[in-house]
Amino acid sequence: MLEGKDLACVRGERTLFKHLNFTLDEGELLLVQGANGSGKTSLLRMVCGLLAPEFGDILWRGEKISGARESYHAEMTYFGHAPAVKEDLSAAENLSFSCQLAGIPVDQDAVKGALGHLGLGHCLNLPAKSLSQGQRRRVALSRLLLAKAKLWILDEPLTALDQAALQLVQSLIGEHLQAGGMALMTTHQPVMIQGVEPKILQLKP
Ligand SMILES: Nc1ncnc2c1ncn2[C@@H]1O[C@H](COP(=O)(O)OP(=O)(O)OP(=O)(O)O)[C@@H](O)[C@H]1O
Repeated sequence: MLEGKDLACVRGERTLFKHLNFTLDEGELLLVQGANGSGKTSLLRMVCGLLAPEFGDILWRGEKISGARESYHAEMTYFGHAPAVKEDLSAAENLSFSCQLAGIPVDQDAVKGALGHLGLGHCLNLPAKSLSQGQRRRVALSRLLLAKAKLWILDEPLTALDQAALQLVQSLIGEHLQAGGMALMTTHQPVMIQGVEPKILQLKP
């Protein structure tokens, strides 16, 4: 359903990768692995349509993503390496705002429910600047609960999370896959999701 065909990526003077192929189907998790600087974030940005491949194509449901942007973007959500959380907005305002930006209709009960699920029920109205790094990442991750997207593209979603949040996020991914979703993800940490055998895409330095 999502397919990368013979992809090449050049940043500055360097070719980060070439002849890269992958497929991702419903219920599957694809882990993109590689050393720092090997091009994992660049690949994810490419899959989101934020960076054009030097060569090759990315296909969604058999169509090039460059030619089907609207329908593709309606079905995917991207959690970036440094999730944008606005310092002066509260946790609840941040989630409402990021949903609005992504065109996801939400009401305040859904926002409270999602933040509560991520263990932030006690700090809904605190400004993000007063939250810890891990709590800020939880705020950003809570959008996954409301996005209703088929394809999750997650750049290091496990960074800065404590043990409880690590398990929670992995179980969210597991539930998403069980419901027929798909996930493409980078992480430098071991991933353990019950009943899921991830596919691995290894980028060479
Ligand atoms: N806009 C840019 N212009 C030039 N080079 C860039 C640009 N963005 C990234 N790079 C370079 O591309 C290389 C790959 O970066 P990328 O962020 O994709 O790596 P990564 O595998 O995700 O690394 P990490 O594990 O450290 O997050 C790096 O050497 C980086 O400096």
